[in-house]
Amino acid sequence: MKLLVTGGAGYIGSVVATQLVEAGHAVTVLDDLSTGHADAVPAGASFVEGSIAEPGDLTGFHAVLHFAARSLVGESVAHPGRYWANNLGGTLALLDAMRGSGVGRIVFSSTAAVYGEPEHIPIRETDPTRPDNPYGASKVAVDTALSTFAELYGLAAVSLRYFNVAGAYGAARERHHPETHLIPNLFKVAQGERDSISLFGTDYPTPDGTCVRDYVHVADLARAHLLALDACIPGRHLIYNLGNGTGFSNQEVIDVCREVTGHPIPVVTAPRRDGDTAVLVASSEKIQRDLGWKPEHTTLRSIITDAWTAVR
Ligand SMILES: NC(=O)c1ccc[n+]([C@@H]2O[C@H](COP(=O)([O-])OP(=O)(O)OC[C@H]3O[C@@H](n4cnc5c(N)ncnc54)[C@H](O)[C@@H]3O)[C@@H](O)[C@H]2O)c1
Ligand SMILES: O=c1ccn([C@@H]2O[C@H](COP(=O)(O)OP(=O)(O)O[C@H]3O[C@H](CO)[C@H](O)[C@H](O)[C@H]3O)[C@@H](O)[C@H]2O)c(=O)[nH]1
Repeated sequence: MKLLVTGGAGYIGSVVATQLVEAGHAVTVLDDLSTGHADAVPAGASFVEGSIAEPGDLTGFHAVLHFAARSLVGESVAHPGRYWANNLGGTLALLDAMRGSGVGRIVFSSTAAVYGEPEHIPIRETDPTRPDNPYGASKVAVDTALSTFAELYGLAAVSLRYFNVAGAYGAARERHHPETHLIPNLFKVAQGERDSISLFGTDYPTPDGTCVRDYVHVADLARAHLLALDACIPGRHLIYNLGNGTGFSNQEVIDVCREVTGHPIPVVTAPRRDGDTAVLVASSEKIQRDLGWKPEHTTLRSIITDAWTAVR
């Protein structure tokens, strides 16, 4: 297929673009390089530097895989307008261009942040969406728009709600500036770029007092996009959670990073970070049942080892 990958110069988009090229698809990456890197676009894909807000004529593409977004929770609270303009406004421009060019299929990067504080664990797709920050709200708004476009215009849409994405695929790795995620920040200490890591909150109602997250390996996550592409049904908007189904505490992540890197990684206990939820763990039963997806890298050690190998 001829595929457009928005945000394909970013962490997750570049891994999916790589797998799509490997599967024999003709891939074009559209990215404005606001947080991405031109050298992350895989060899074998074409690159167009530009914004989803002005996607141009998309005639000839069979489908769009849409990763382009701003995705920092803290920034979204400080500058909500950026999130509405880029994540919602940009996506609406992209959907209009798709419609005008006869492109009827989209796979969209949604997030666990759409759920807000969960009522129960594991979180299912049928649970209420009550985002507690503008980033999550912008993703809920896009999910709503996709449902409407499916119903009114026959769009075939799949939203994948990622939990905590980690790991690397070959050399394709996480490179955010600033970096807010836990694992890459732990590596910065191990590489001597920082003296210590701040551990945000040790008084959560969890077994060791630190937050619990569901880490999914980026290679497994990427594979789900290829399955989703084939599962698209005109007139339907399908929604799937993507996680391992197992929670690991921040303290466990720190311990495994110490083992894998061989560095003591000093920790400084810090207050809770605004907007953090104690426990986020996905039920991925639906995508396992409907699309036959199954994560292969389920241990924290394998996820962290792959990420560490790629940054060294
Ligand atoms: N990393 C995670 O754990 C995680 C979790 C849940 C959801 N997501 C979602 O997955 C997607 C990819 O996340 P990531 O971690 O790879 O982020 P990233 O910042 O590495 O990648 C996003 C890419 O989109 C590009 N971009 C942003 N706005 C654009 C625009 N208007 N036009 C064109 N390109 C634009 C950026 O330059 C960047 O290359 C995002 O939609 C994010 O919300 C990520
Ligand atoms: O230096 C750090 C960085 C993070 N943490 C903690 O580590 C845990 C994980 O934090 P990350 O920033 O790595 O990931 P989040 O769970 O906050 O974010 C993920 O889940 C969000 C939904 O809540 C969004 O979907 C987001 O894109 C996705 O990366 C949190 O308890 C956080 O407080 C620290 O203690 N110190």
